Amino acid sequence: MAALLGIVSTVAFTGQLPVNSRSRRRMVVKCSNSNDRQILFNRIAPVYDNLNDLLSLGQHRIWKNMAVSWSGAKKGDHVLDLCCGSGDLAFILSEKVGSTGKVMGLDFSCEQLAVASSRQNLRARSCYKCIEWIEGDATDLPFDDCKFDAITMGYGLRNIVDRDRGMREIYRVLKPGSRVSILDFNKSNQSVTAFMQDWMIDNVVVPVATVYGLAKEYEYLKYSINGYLTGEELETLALEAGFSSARHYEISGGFMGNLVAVR
Ligand SMILES: C/C(=C\Cc1cc(O)c2ccccc2c1O)CCC[C@H](C)CCC[C@H](C)CCCC(C)C
Ligand SMILES: C[S@@+](CC[C@H](N)C(=O)[O-])C[C@H]1O[C@@H](n2cnc3c(N)ncnc32)[C@H](O)[C@@H]1O
Repeated sequence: MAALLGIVSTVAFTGQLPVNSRSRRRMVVKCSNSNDRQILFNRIAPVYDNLNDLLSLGQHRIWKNMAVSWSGAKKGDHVLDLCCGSGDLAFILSEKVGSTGKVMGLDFSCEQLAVASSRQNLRARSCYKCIEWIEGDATDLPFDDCKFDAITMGYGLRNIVDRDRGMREIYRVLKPGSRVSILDFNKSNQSVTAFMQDWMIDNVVVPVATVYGLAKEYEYLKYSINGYLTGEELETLALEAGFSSARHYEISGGFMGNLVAVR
């Protein structure tokens, strides 16, 4: 269905059938440093939410709700959404903790935070007022030790250059016994799943992004997934950062995965 959608939308927009992006000579944006990634996420901020809805057929909202549930966030908690982007998980967290709780959304993309703040202003429920947006770096958090009752990170860890440091910062600011829930693409050990994920990105995601002039930004997606950690490696990363337990759950047929670690 997603592939058909991409083909139809590509033909509709470009008049051409999608081709494997490997067949066209194109410089792949590797975004090897944080500044490149800041620029990338600032650039895609205006269309990020709409493309996520279109390209995942709205499924990403289900995955994000699962990630927040796995965090254990509850009424009255003080929680953090790291790499919050346009705020999807922060809004879900605020519904969990309610107006007596507190949500902080941190990101280093000012454009993503601007979208998050605009979305917050359009929402009337009192729980959304408890969200504070902070421009900062996930590898150098401006928070005291043992501050948060739960932390979420949706599609962020894969984009952090120094992941070890990022995981250690999460450990530092979490209260003992509390959880972090980290949602991202799954770097599958199953060759069929990995092939299908690559195929979808090459033949649906990038062609649709091309319509918006963002081909290189979305080609980075495939590069970043290929350079990500497997579920087992993510569990090891968490344990080496000091977490007492860590489990990685594959979801959506192995396309996505969620790491849950307890301090
Ligand atoms: C919410 C999602 C991705 C967020 C995201 C993360 C990144 O690191 C990016 C980097 C560069 C550009 C964009 C992003 C980005 O949007 C996941 C859903 C949106 C995806 C773009 C769609 C991926 C499609 C899957 C490969 C197949 C989905 C199958 C589904 C069962 C329909
Ligand atoms: C794919 S978006 C995810 C946004 C949101 N969590 C979601 O699930 O839709 C990744 C976000 O991570 C942010 N990011 C990447 N590296 C970061 C870092 N070192 N510190 C803070 N934010 C970072 C980017 O600016 C971007 O907004």
